[in-house]
Amino acid sequence: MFRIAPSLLSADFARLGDEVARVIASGADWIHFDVMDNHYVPNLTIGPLVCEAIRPHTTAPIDVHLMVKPVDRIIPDFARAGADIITFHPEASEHIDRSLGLIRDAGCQAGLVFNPATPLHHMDHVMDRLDVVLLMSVNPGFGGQAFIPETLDKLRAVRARLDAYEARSGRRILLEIDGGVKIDNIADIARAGADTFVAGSAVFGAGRDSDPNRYDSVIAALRAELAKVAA
Ligand SMILES: O=C(CO)[C@H](O)[C@H](O)COP(=O)(O)O
Repeated sequence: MFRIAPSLLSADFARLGDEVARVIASGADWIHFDVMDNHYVPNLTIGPLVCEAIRPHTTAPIDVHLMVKPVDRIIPDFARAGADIITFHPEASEHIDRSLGLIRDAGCQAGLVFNPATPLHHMDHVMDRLDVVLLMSVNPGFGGQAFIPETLDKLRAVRARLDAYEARSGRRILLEIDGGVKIDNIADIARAGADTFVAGSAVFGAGRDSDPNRYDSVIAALRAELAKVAA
């Protein structure tokens, strides 16, 4: 099963509640919520207050991607604000195991995020605490960047680790990809092992150009490409 998670980074911030409702009504599965602190990454976006404000506009999972340092003190705020999934970057946490535990203790699913050049060994001793691995296919900080092709090899490497873990434990960890996902590359990304696809500019940019109220056609096009892989 594939999931499509539009990134709010490319949505219209002046009407976020409507954007959330419309993109889910148009067939998306999750809302991807990018949190940037102008410290860990060179951009500044949205926090728990905005998460809380959009929560009543959808029952779909809100997938909070923390690009902040430090991470621990903001985790309970996002859990209270209605986040379902919270992921963070290992470089931004002093104690990865503790941060994962904080997320799970708050009742959310937990995940680690790997930048294009971040080594994968950070997941080695915490697999039992992971619900999702998020692999960045751009350097974090901005929407609309081009997919880094080398990420496909890294994706295959993560897929192999997660499959081996599932064979050992019977637990499935989701593999999410984020950055430069478009209609013309999503099938190749799925073939390399991703099951969950963050798409910001592809969904909100193209959707807004064709129809300000609906995102059906772009989400249908992404699903049609994924159907070729599933078949
Ligand atoms: O985390 C992110 C950037 O740090 C964004 O989620 C990501 O870049 C999605 O945007 P796009 O699909 O336009 O590349």
